[in-house]
Amino acid sequence: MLQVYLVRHGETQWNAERRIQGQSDSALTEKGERQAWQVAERVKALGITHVIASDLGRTRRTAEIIAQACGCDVTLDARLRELDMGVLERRHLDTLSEEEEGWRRLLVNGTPDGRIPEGESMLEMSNRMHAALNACRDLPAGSRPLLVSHGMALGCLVSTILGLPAWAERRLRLRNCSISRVDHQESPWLAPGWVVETAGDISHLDAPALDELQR
Ligand SMILES: O=C(O)[C@H](O)COP(=O)(O)O
Repeated sequence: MLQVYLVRHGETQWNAERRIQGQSDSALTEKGERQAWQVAERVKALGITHVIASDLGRTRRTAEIIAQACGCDVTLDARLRELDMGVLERRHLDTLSEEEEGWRRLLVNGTPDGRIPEGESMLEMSNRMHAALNACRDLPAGSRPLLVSHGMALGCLVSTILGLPAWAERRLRLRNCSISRVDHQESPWLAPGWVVETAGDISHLDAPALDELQR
């Protein structure tokens, strides 16, 4: 059975400052680096064969730390990027106008095809995340990949595997350096295909971790 580990990158400067990143980028904080090492310690004995990461800096750095512990190279896949937040990228959460905050809520309040102007919809992001996950099925038999991606992207992927529409209200919190696992299996007791084994595990972290809402 194919098991795929899903890790959100470590805390970044802009996570800590409550600035929207989307497909823009900021460096890991010292805490974020430590979180990545704690993930590496947790997964290094799991037989990870591939570390595949969003090509943004924060995920690449997190993946490098994990891959070094697992004895793997890092493969980049732009399909694993965070949601494109359009005109609100780089903006501080506390400076948004009512209208701008309304755009952001469209992404998390169940609005089909909701998007920030010049940004991506949750369905568009979900389609590319599922394509990246399904590409793991083409890896050699016995592979055990670990994907490094982002809060909205992984939350949407796991929620859609559970059967929710990509634009469903947001009910899954994936904190920095949380570990989730999804399995592709055929069992008489579970739906065929992908199932969620773990979601948002942070028991390997030694300090509270943020999520992008930081609330
Ligand atoms: O801040 C954002 O744009 C996201 O909602 C969180 O993104 P991240 O998981 O890449 O920090």
